[in-house]
Amino acid sequence: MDNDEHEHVIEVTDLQRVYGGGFEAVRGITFHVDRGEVFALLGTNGAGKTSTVELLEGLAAPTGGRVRVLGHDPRTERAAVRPRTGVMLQEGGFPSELTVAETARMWAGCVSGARPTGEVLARVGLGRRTDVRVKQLSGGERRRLDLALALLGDPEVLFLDEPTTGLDAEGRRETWELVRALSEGGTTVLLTTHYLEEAEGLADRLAILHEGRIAAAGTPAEVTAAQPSRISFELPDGYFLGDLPPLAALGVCGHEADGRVVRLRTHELQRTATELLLWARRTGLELRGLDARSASLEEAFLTIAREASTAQEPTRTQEYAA
Ligand SMILES: Nc1ncnc2c1ncn2[C@@H]1O[C@H](COP(=O)(O)OP(=O)(O)OP(=O)(O)O)[C@@H](O)[C@H]1O
Repeated sequence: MDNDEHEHVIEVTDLQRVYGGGFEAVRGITFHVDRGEVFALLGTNGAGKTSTVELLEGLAAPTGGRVRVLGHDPRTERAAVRPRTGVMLQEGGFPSELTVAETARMWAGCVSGARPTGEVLARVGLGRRTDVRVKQLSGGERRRLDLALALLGDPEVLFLDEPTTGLDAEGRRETWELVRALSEGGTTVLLTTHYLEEAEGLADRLAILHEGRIAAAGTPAEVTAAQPSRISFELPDGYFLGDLPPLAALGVCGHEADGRVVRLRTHELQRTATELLLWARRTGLELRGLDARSASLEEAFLTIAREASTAQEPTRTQEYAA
């Protein structure tokens, strides 16, 4: 679909950020996020995620390039952008003596058209913790409070910087459901995360940053598509790797054996798995521990981070659009 048919709620063009000492944290990145999309910024530590998000939030001026949020410059036209955006920073930094309800009311006082605080606190699972002082909250509950405050103004655009750090598995799942519901309701979400399964399960599109540049971008499926799938199984006693049909004929592009466990890599998962199972049936074998799976975003991420680290020449900045 032509990009011009979408409304680009966030537009980033050749964005650069150089810190005082001359360090280039963001080195010319370009991407856009459409209305109702969940877009994830991934990256190794120090890749430039927070440096980028701060520019999108208008908290700092870019050294070069351009940012538009809802068609405005988030720094110089702050009054037009800020009431329509919700921001969840990595560290909320709220007065720890106030209760959850007092904190929410205080924050609501700064937001025009704020939602009822009780409703928003319930939405993030803090409905029963309203009288607890912030200093008594667990790390995960503080993240939920941060999220509640970001949602108070019923924002059109939500910036979430590592929203589920510190949350247990249940809390993470609940946050994902909430983000999905917001996105289905038309909220545009840009999130940074270290959890690859979070990006895989939540993001419509994502970009992997490495050393201030976009190393890969697209839908999770597009980013993982270049990586081989894996099949592993245990060879029965008395059988060896050489007893399998020629691996190249099975479409295998790489393999390793660890004792009796064999791991195959293939770009043709269905063909390789079918040929392997037909061979097992012909030979009358049961392949114990058989496991066949497509590449995960984690594998793609690790490969990209490794390749980008060893690349001699920086990749050219491009528009990455699904
Ligand atoms: N105020 C600053 N002055 C100088 N360098 C900075 C400053 N803030 C961040 N940096 C550097 O810029 C780079 C990018 O940092 P940033 O926090 O944007 O990365 P990140 O991708 O969010 O990392 P993390 O995943 O660890 O949070 C890092 O090398 C960091 O040390």
